Amino acid sequence: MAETKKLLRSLAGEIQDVPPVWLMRQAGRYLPEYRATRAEAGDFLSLCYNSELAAEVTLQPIRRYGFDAAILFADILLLPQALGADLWFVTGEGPRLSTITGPEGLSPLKGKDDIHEHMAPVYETVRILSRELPSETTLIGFAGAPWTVATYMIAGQGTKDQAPAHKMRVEDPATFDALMDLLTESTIEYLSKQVEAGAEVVKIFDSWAGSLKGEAFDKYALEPAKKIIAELKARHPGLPCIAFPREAGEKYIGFAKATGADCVALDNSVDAAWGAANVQVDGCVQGNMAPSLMVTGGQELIDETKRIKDAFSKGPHIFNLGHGITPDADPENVNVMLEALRG
Ligand SMILES: Cc1c2[nH]c(c1CCC(=O)O)Cc1[nH]c(c(CCC(=O)O)c1C)Cc1[nH]c(c(CCC(=O)O)c1C)Cc1[nH]c(c(C)c1CCC(=O)O)C2
Repeated sequence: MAETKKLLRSLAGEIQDVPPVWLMRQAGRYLPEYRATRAEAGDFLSLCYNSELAAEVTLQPIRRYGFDAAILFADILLLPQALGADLWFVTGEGPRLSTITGPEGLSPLKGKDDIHEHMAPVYETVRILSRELPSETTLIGFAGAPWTVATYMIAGQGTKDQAPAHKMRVEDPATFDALMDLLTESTIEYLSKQVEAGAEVVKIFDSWAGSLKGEAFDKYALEPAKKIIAELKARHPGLPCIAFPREAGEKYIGFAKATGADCVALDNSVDAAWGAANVQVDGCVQGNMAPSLMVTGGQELIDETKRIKDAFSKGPHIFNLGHGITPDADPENVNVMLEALRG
């Protein structure tokens, strides 16, 4: 069947004069209505597990801007929590988790099939959204990639250079590989349930892929993505998958072909013209404007929107930022971008 939704058409390889558009973190603190709903929920995690309110914040940017896609409101760190890790957020600092330092850290964790009761509110959010989204809007489900999630579980928090995870993969590969396998398998189960609940596309966020080099990148970023995508497509034929190996640099080349992804999301450390020549040759790409332009705005925002649209105009493209929109972004700048893009 020919796709009718604009985002699905690009994912199927269609070149469109005006590309579909959505923004990573489009439901977030830059929007006053998000801040109000988050206050109602109490805190960020309570919002993630409150299906009605999580669906509400997912819908807010769709109402305000008419984006072509909505992304489920949740977090990549809900999976470790479903597996039995402690998780909390420290205001102004970020996430904290119980820390895995050796083999004994794995024993309290649950199995891949034991996550669904914990994740039930997330699946319910997906079901509400698939009922309530406008018929032209595509619903994207997501999960963190095993490597990125593992970096948080091993360090117990975000790190600049992911050193604790690198240390474990080098010094204790048995423990590290067991954790990676558990995360790969449970990510398949988690995403599969999102699809059953109504997600039409899935995206895998590997925010720290760029710190893996050479063979380590292939083993811990490329291989898990390939495995997850192959299994999801076996269970859900035709399911479009977006991979985001952030800051992969040269390793973006060939990533879609090697993993089976229908689209690769590019961060803004690579130039759009380079991405068109090296990555878009294999299919759809998403990206890749700098998030800071949503803070600074002005003529530069208009020029950059048009330059990126133009650079990717010869192939399938989904317009987005190279990373999430930040809390200090001006909501009016999103309208400026949309006007420059859609004309
Ligand atoms: C590393 C990572 C996390 N979460 C995520 C990643 C990978 C992508 C990336 O690099 O941004 C992914 C994520 N986080 C969130 C989503 C929902 C979908 C979307 O809007 O794109 C997605 C896809 C919501 C969120 N996740 C978070 C927020 C901000 C929460 C708030 O304070 O309201 C949102 C909207 C919190 C979060 N969650 C995490 C961090 C490091 C933080 C930042 C802490 C902070 O900003 O105070 C873990």
